[in-house]
Amino acid sequence: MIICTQLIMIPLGAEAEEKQVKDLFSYINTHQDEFVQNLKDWLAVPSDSSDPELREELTRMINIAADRIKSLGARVEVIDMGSEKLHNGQIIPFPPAILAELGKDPTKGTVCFYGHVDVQPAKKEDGWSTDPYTLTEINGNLYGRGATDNKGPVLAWIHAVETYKALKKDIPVNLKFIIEGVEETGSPGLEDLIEKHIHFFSDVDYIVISDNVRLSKKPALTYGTRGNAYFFVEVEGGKKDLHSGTFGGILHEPMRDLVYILANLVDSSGQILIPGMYDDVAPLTKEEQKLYDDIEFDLEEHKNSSCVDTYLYNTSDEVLKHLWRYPSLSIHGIEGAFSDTGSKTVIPSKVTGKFSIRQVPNMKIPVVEKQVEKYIEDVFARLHSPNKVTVSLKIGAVPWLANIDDPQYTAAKNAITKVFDITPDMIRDGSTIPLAKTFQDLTKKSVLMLPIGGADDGEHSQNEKISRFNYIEGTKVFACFFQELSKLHGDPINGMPLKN
Ligand SMILES: C[C@H](N)C(=O)N[C@@H](Cc1c[nH]cn1)C(=O)O
Ligand SMILES: [Zn+2]
Ligand SMILES: [Zn+2]
Repeated sequence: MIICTQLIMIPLGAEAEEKQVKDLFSYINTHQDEFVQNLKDWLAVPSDSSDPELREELTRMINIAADRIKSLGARVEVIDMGSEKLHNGQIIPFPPAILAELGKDPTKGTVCFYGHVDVQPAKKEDGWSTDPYTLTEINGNLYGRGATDNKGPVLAWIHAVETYKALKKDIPVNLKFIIEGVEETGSPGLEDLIEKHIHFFSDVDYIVISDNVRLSKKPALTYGTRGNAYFFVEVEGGKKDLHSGTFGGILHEPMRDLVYILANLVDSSGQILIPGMYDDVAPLTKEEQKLYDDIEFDLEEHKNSSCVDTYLYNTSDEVLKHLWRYPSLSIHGIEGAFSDTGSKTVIPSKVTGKFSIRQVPNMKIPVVEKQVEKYIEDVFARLHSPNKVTVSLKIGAVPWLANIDDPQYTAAKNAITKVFDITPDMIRDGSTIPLAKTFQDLTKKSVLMLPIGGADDGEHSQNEKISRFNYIEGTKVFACFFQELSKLHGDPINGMPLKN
């Protein structure tokens, strides 16, 4: 006699499903202070991937996340990512990356969550009202660096899984995690990791990212992001800084050359001045135009949350297009320039300007790189300067657009409707998830972005936050999403499993 020990997943009936949702929501509500405390513990780790001095903290953060995922009962691999050479020649270790899996039931769908636990730089003196590494709750908002980008959403996903475990309920999907620590610096090394571990994705049905914010108060699903080409332009004069009284007026100052170059990259109307930069931008189709016409977007609310009175464009249509479907050039900073308080009278010997160009479909990074190099060479030639200029591409992240017909988009819509009783907006995002297109191309799986943060969360800015409401309701969305996904893998009529 053959005894079959494999459990067949039988989808819940409507009543049982309703009861399960009630139980899940009730657990999440009653444990919300614990979830906030967990976020507080994570935000206390200054895991800033841009600061070489904080590499140990970043690695510590990865290990904390790995332990947390282990505590779910997952099999966790912490993978060494080697080391990186900095602009100044210093070599420092990359933080490890996490690959984890929980559940291997062939009758269930498998969803892989990707997130990051590194953060952007933050200092109280940058203008934060509270210490950036101490979660501080004010008027229902949880302030701290990484609250929304991306520690809060990563923890919300973990808490959604924990909720099923704590209630001893069957988790309706198999889960995989890929968590990294260098997303904010362009995810270097991660594409190689995915290629090397491509078998990890062989049984994955869906890839989910929750690393962006909504466009307005309304919940949303994101189906596109811009890429980013990040450049350093270094101008080097002599070997040491000089007194501007004893040397000013007799030499070609590197800072003056650099400022001239930077000032010629983009004009005051936002038009990028580099020839050819708009040549490959995908033409606007009627279908795409309709998406802009249909979207609910309050321009005044958007301006209020950014604390900027006047944008370059006056209509919602133009603003959205310039965020989502056109490239933009931003100047970020100058390394080596005097930037402290006070009035030091120095001529810096070497300065490095940093700027980036957000990429849109169908731009190609190697083409952009050549256009930038040629243009800076031409602009610099106008100066007849003996200084040395070097241009280097530091990050080359491509844009991403999803197939929104994949059933996981419907599952996510249903989950949002269950929690908020509203149909989500379908949006794109002007920011970049360097790995989004890589996941899609290498694994050939569907990628979805399911943001839980609000439009006014202030990613990368002072006083970054996530509201307690979004953090907790977002946890519910994830818990419901697992349930909705499971419906794509079970035949509700006779209970037999379906695996696509
Ligand atoms: C959207 C995501 N939370 C994020 O902030 N991504 C960064 C990634 C990046 C791009 N260039 C360098 N880092 C971003 O869009 O700035
Ligand atoms: Zn992020
Ligand atoms: Zn970020």
